Amino acid sequence: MRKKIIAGNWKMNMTYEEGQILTSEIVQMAQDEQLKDVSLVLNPPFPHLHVVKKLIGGAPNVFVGAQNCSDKESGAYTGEVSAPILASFGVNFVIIGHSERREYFKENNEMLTEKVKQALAAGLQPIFCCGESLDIREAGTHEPNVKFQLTDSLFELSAEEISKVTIAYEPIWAIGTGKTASAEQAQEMHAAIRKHLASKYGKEVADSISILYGGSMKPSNAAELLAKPDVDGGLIGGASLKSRDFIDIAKSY
Ligand SMILES: O=C[C@H](O)COP(=O)(O)O
Repeated sequence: MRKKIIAGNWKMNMTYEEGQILTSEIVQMAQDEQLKDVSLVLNPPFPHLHVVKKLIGGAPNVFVGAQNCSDKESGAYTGEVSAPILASFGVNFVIIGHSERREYFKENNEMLTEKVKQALAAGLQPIFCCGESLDIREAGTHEPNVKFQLTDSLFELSAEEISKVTIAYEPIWAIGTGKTASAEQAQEMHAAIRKHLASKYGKEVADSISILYGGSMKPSNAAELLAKPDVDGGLIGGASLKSRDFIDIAKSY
């Protein structure tokens, strides 16, 4: 049975107060019996991590994640935050390789391998993002493109290491655009990703890895996407900033 994960990526949003209100509301609503088997992961900007962790307290199904970590372990890297620092604050997850990091901060596959290794060594669970741009989708080369991202960044990990990674498939053309991949498009790519993982690590390992969908997921389309056999959860941007929407998505399983 794969883990069901609904992760909220707050991106560069939320003041201190807003973050506390959002977290408290989610922690409260997460007590619903219907959500006991769903892991809710809140990924706020770095300064929020400590207080979000505290507000989560002992909630068994709510976790805290960062949106990025350094590819270095420690040292003179002004402005960076390492995986061991995050782990020392009780952070559980870290998003790695989001398309916005790849595009605006020029993160490449090689650097992402190092980030994943740093995260795993520190005991964090990486949420590794992949996904194609609109021109690649229109050219029909989206599958090989996504497979290459996985091969190039992750395939030097051992089977034990990759088992601790969650994959997030996020078609760039669907992020923040209101344009969602259809449930069929998502399933097709998720199945291709799982098959690709199986080709390297075997079916048992591939079947154990959760693959999340990200890109304009909201309460109105979540049920259809999450009903697909290879869609194990969501990485939610805009809709994760409203507690009701975030929880309604998680209740769509
Ligand atoms: O990390 C989240 C994704 O970029 C999706 O963002 P969105 O739900 O605002 O489209």
